[in-house]
Amino acid sequence: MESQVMTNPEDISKLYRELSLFPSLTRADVGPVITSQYGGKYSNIYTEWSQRDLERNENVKFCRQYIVFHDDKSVVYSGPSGNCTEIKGELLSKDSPSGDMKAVVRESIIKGEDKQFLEIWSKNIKVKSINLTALKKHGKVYEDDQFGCLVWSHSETHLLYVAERKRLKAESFFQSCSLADEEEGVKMGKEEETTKGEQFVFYEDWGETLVSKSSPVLCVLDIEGSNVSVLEGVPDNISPGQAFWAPSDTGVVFVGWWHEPFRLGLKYSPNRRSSLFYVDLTGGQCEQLSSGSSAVCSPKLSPDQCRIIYLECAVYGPHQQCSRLCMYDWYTKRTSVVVDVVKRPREDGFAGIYSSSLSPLCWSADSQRILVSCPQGSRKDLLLVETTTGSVTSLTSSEWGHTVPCPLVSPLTNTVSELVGFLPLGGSREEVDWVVLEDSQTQPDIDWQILNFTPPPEQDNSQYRKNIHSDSWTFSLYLLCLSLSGGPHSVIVADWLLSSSVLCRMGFAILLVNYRGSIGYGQDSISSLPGNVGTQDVKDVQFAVESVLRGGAFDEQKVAVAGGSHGGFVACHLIGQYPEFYKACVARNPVINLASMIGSTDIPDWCMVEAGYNYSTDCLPDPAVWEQMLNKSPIKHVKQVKTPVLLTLGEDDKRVPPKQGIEYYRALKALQVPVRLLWYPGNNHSLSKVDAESDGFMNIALWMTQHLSL
Ligand SMILES: CC(=O)N[C@@H](C)C(=O)N[C@@H](C)C(=O)O
Repeated sequence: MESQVMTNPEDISKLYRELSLFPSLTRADVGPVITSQYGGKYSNIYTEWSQRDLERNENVKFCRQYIVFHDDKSVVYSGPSGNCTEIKGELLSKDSPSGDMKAVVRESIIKGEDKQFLEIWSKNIKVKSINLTALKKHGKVYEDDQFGCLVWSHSETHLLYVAERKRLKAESFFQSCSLADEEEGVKMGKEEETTKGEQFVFYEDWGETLVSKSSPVLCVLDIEGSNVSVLEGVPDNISPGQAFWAPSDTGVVFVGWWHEPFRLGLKYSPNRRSSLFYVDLTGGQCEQLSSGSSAVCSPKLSPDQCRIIYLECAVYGPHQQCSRLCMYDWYTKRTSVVVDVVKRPREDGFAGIYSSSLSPLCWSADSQRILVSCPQGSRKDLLLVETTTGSVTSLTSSEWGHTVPCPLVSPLTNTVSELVGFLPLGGSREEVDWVVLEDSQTQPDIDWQILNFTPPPEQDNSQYRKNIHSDSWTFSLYLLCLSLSGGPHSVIVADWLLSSSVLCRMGFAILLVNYRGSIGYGQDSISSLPGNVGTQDVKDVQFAVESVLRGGAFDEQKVAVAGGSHGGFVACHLIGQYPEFYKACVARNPVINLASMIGSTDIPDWCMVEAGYNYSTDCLPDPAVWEQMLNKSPIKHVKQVKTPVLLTLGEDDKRVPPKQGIEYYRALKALQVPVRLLWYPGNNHSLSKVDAESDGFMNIALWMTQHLSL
């Protein structure tokens, strides 16, 4: 078979540059309905996007707005209002419910120092700019998705946000401060409370991507008086986040994560013990609103302010699981399960809810239905849930029925195009009439399909027997490159993926495999993997690859494998367990040895659970458990490896510390297997900084062309 793959680095980088121009949507807000002076009704849609800027070596953020005229049933006219504008320095921003004002948390470097400001904009004027850093009421404002929020009170007089608890300035016992300095401080009114002997105290953090976040506090700005206060009443053993104003602004509702006896990583880990809480603003009393024996997230108040919808799953166990959609009634104080865990996909195709974040716009305007965006198998879906009956319908799949009431504009995007549609009125069986806001740009020469495989009987998992399939999708061209999902409880959905697209345009065919254990296929599929990692996942992938190769479209001598994290774990297993099969391997921050990882990762529970054990915070090292962990790890098979390996490691990875990759590197070096290690300072687990990502891609592409002898 003659190779038609692009091999020239100049051509490859040109292609990468071209495709990296596609932005991805990061936020979409729908403003209130406005009636124009001519009686027409319209809403503004605000969107934020992120785009790689290779010249500036950063991801740039920009916004684009649209205007949508409607008649309460359908879109009459829609179009962009103005051009894109780059957003700089904004950490958080939020329009007030009436749309009259906007709040912005901004970071600015002044005389070399980072300062944070809270700004209030009204019409065309910045009416307030409060220097939060100078106020010294708290540390840095949280801008992350885990804890962070910026919420207007219903009255539009107060703002709620989360920040790091204020720490006293730590000094050495031997600090000498000159009298002149002290006098100067007093004169300037700048004396700062200090504490001695605390300079080197260790502060736990919440792990990967949340490294400087330790003790969050809830903060309230009284806009009129420009006064910031830190809310009291939150229990000391709880870290609060995802907060919002309770009905009538009487207090604040938030998610509280227990941080005793110690904090564990939260990223990709919605399985941490947590509860809904309410703290009363007048008395400072704190009430627990959910059981406290589960993990909850993403509470959202209904527009009629009567109910709170949120997601719930079990504590520990697989990190991502099928969620329960729960509802708390503010007035009866009763909680109900609206959608329960789904063990196997239902006859109509519904496979359960897999999400750790509900959209801020998830409620329909009639406070009866919830929109949930989540994978169903290897497709992204938008589900509509009837809260009174728990019925679920897909808004994107034509096979499902549609029952949805009430006008609500809800943006749905597929990265390079945006859609807007109205939910039909109550009881109607009409379908949503989607209107394209911005034309999508299709990729030439890329073709894809979803393939389903049923594992052969000998690879069946007796406990979770039938109906477990591994789906995959492939771009069908000339040579086969295998790319694996991580987690292991995550999923690759049919979506825009930069690196896969460039590889396809270079001439590779990519097979992206969702092995059993991936989310989106029912809880049974997830539960089938813990205890079987290194065998079930590995065999599933090998089965999928061999099935595709049997079709005869690809050269069996030119198959490469790539994966990150647990995907890297599977990739390194494959080259150890099938030594002649793969001609090149690439692993991003791979898990190499569960036994050595448990002592250094931010998620030690993950190592235990995936090796097949229950986790508790007081479990002590046990030689039998360590032996099992080692037996299930890729390092166990390293002596068989012949495939050249490219390792890409992030120096600041807290999830799978780079020492894991180094352990493999040393073993391969000792065995004289070709290995190349790329070390990215300032990068964490995702290696997603623009220079790391682009350099990583070029090296991966060239590693493959070199070792597949193209
Ligand atoms: C829960 C978790 O983070 N597991 C890691 C070992 C992992 O595989 N992460 C995936 C999601 C990744 O691609 O980084």
